[in-house]
Amino acid sequence: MHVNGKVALVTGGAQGIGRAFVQALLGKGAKVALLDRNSEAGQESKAALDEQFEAQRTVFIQCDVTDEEQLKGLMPAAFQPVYCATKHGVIGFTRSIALAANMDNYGVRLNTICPGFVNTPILQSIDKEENMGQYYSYKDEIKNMMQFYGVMDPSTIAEGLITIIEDDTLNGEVMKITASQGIHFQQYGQTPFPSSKR
Ligand SMILES: NC(=O)C1=CN([C@@H]2O[C@H](COP(=O)(O)OP(=O)(O)OC[C@H]3O[C@@H](n4cnc5c(N)ncnc54)[C@H](O)[C@@H]3O)[C@@H](O)[C@H]2O)C=CC1
Ligand SMILES: CCCCCC(=O)/C=C/C=C\C/C=C\C/C=C\CCCC(=O)O
Repeated sequence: MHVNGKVALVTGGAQGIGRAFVQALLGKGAKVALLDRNSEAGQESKAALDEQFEAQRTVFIQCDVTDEEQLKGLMPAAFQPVYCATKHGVIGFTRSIALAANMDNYGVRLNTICPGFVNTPILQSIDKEENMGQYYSYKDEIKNMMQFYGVMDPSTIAEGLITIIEDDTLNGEVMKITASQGIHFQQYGQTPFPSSKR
């Protein structure tokens, strides 16, 4: 399905990978609603995007997407989304993939993207104990891994997202994106539903 003229909703769209998704979707002609709890980053992103794309093609909505109450009635009618680019954390990986089989009957596809390290603001959190918690002691190992495996540009992950959106046959897929192998699909032998494409 082509993105041009459609409306997409991107959670965590103010910065990092989400921000790259927004940029790619706008580049393909979509309108985009950015949802993010960080008001300052969201407003900055919207302002920067408005210099590149028509201002009416984006809307920034400040909210915590894990809070159902905050989501109710948020979306202006002109921005009821067709695509939703998000992370699977809220409902969980296994359930997300299992749900894809059922949702296909309603014209909804559900795929997941698993990237290696990506150059976004989150990487700055490695040096902050308050962000890393129990994993703080592994910070040097994580840095070594980043050096070993490489760190990708967010636009590479956005390319994967566009592939998933534009190829209607992809459903229930696990797209891995690594610096060494680029965009590729993880094969699982025992998924409980038939995959339409590998
Ligand atoms: N950067 C990396 O190397 C990788 C990141 N990931 C995952 O991808 C996702 C995005 O990562 P990055 O762009 O790097 O992170 P980031 O921290 O740079 O950006 C995340 C954005 O999501 C927003 N956000 C977080 N929780 C929210 C909530 N409950 N409601 C609304 N907005 C919320 C933040 O305000 C921020 O603008 C994260 O789940 C991360 O764990 C996965 C693989 C690698
Ligand atoms: C802990 C700070 C970094 C936080 C990044 C994040 O939020 C989530 C990252 C999740 C996955 C990336 C981590 C590890 C990737 C490890 C290896 C990639 C393998 C690449 C390859 O070429 O095989």
